[in-house]
Amino acid sequence: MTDPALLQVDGLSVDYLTPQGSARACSDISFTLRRGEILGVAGESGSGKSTLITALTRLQRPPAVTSAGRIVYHPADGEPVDLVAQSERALRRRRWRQLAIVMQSAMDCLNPVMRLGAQFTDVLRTHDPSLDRAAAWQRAGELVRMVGIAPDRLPAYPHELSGGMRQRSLIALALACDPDLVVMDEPTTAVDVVMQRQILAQVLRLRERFGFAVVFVTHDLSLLLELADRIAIMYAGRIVEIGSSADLYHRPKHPYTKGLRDSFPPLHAPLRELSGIPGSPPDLRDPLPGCAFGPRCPRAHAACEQAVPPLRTVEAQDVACVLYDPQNPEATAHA
Ligand SMILES: Nc1ncnc2c1ncn2[C@@H]1O[C@H](COP(=O)(O)OP(=O)(O)OP(=O)(O)O)[C@@H](O)[C@H]1O
Repeated sequence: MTDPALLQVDGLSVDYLTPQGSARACSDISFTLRRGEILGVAGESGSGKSTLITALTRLQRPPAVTSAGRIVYHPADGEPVDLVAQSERALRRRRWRQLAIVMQSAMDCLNPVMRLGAQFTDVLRTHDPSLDRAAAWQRAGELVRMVGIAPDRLPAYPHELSGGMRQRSLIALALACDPDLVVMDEPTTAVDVVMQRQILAQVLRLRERFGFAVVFVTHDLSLLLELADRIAIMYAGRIVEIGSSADLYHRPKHPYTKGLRDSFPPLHAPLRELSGIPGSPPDLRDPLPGCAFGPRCPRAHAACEQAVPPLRTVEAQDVACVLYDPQNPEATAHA
């Protein structure tokens, strides 16, 4: 049976309004995240991944504005709510408790002048005022132990911990109030590759235990392929393909997904030549009338310049490419 929907994102657009013009960094994004699902978001730098992640938790700040769409959150114990329509006060009550965030740099998120344990007890007691100090400290110990940190490190200040420990503390902090959703923006860029895998393996184990869903951004497609249930590929602010990790790796449909996959070393097969994607992404302030990938696409033809292709379901994934438009004479079933 398919798990129930946790988040339904429908037609979400986010613009950066700057004196130099407006740039649509997320454009008409729609997808459903299921309870307990791990969704990875991949794409080149500037494709809108971080903008999407911050918009999902409604943490974006000016000059970013959500200009269209809905983010319908289905709490386990209540009516669905559209997060876009919620007040900042209502959102604040949901953060940590229902929606938690792990950002790129743990140092930016942890308070440098507060002991680690106090940061946990603060979050725990804000959301459960009945918890006394000793019980909150005890719970903080359990949380850090879950991510492989000895509770006797709780009195330490963030600068007294290693980068990996800080990052793992942040993950434990995100899980402190047993949230439904954890969004992670490059949660492991600050640590080495071995530590990256350890941290993410830990997240997976904790997901098995607590059942939270994860939306997770990284540049590292191979990491996503290993960890995510499904992957959304973004290009110039749009999702161009979304499907299971296995389908995206073995049967990518969009020429951009193929290019991205071939830019990374294979997971388990012998090394092959990496091809990369020639050219660079477009300027989001001046979008093309047709497919944004057209100018770099090896399969581009006249139909690509006419309109932005919508996401269509093709076999097991959704893909936005005219090669899968049955009305297009150039379309091939298996492009
Ligand atoms: N503060 C800002 N002001 C104006 N435009 C911005 C701002 N932040 C981002 N943008 C625009 O939004 C686009 C998407 O940025 P975003 O950071 O979401 O991409 P990303 O895919 O997360 O990139 P990266 O992988 O480099 O973090 C950028 O190309 C840029 O044009």
